[in-house]
Amino acid sequence: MSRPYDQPIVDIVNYVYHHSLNQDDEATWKCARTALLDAMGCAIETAATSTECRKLLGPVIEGTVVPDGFRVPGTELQVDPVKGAFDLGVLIRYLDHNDALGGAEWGHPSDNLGAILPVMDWLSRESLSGRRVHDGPPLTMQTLLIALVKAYEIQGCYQMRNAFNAYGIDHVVLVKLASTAVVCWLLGMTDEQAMATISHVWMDGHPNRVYRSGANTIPRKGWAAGDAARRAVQLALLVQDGQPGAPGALTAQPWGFWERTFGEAGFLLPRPFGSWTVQNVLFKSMPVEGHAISAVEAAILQGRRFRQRGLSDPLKQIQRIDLRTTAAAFLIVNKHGPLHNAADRDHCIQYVVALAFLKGSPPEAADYLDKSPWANSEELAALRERIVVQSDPRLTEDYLDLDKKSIGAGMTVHLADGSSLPQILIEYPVGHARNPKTPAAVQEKFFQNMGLMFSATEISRILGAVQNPDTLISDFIDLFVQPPAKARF
Ligand SMILES: C[C@H](C(=O)O)[C@@](O)(CC(=O)O)C(=O)O
Repeated sequence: MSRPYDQPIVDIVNYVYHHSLNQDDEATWKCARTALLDAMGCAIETAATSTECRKLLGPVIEGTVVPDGFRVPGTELQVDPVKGAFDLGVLIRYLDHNDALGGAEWGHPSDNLGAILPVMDWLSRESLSGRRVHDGPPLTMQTLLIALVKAYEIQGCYQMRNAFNAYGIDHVVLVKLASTAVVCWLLGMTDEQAMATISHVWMDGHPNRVYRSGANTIPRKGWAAGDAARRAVQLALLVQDGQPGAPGALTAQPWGFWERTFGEAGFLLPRPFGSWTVQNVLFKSMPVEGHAISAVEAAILQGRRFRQRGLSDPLKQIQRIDLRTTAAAFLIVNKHGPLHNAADRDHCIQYVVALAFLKGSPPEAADYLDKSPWANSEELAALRERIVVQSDPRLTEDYLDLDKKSIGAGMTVHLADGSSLPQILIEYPVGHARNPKTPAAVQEKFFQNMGLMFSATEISRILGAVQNPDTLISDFIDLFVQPPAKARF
């Protein structure tokens, strides 16, 4: 190596290439298998229910045949690994139902599977057909779980203290970073090549998060992670084919990434890379923006209390709803004015709270669609206007505290007769690692999602494959292949 790469680049490569995860740490592997199954369930849910998303899938030129290509779960499609990363990333992420993690930055660690699985599946098929001699790690379930834990960890550690959003950069930059690192390893690239590829990540243009916020929230927020996964695979393949990297991509003056963003101090990491993130993700029990889930739980409970009091007309009987929440929720999903599309609705805390209060149960993906009765309900629109959202310093502190990592919201309903339904505070919603109801809820979600396309026997085959460390990834992916499903909506 002629010039040394910037230290954060070296650290990531050392972790991915030379840090051994403890094979006996069953807690980590159990979480990794759960995360994998949850993400695959989300992909199947999207494939089975979202006609809007299915339009984004498949080869650029219809009918293209890719020998040994990645077989896109929940479909009959077979595509190259770059488009495959986009397609799987989109399927996992589109309905905002996949796992999430908050910090100074936030995001969805399972987005990385969008890159990991297509690359492993394609490599596995190419090796089997003899088209390629693979000299990376074995293309098995065990390797997949290692790649998953490491990608989660890179993304998670970076998220904790580095607010990319403060520079307008979308959090999928971390999907690009983490996916790139593990994909290089999976491809059997050298350390030096992996560093070169990561330097390309920092030199890359990064999407501006405007598509997730305010009146500009559009479906791109559902494909941005797929785009990042795609780019990770593409950059790795470019470097594998001989492209060099730029060792000072972060620190160079005046054009390095830090000079334009975080400054000389660079990135802050809360702890050395290990296997913390995979054990601390928030599994989404409902397709709701992560920071709004506690508020939805509180709304369901308050709605129940409201009805138990014999009240039935929210517009006549509710004067105001006060909602305290984290600064992140306030920044991301506090929204007034017209809502233009499904993405816009699932990123509006007032919409999901009013919906849950009126409906008495959690939002479902169909409740966000333009044609949903809720999207057109005057009652919901009027109740939404009565919800006053405030950023709460203590909830924000606890959200950023790595020993607490709560994701809280408190809701008080002020009634027209001057009385109130006292605050309900939810700090650890179902899906949070600390909530005892989480394992059962994640399991139920998986069976529900998979049941949209697969029989009980097929589902138990998938569960068996995940338990076996030697399962070949192409055999695993074959278990998810389906002809086009009849779209539900
Ligand atoms: C991480 C978030 C989520 O839980 O859904 C987020 O809403 C964050 C954001 O918009 O920045 C997301 O859509 O990725």
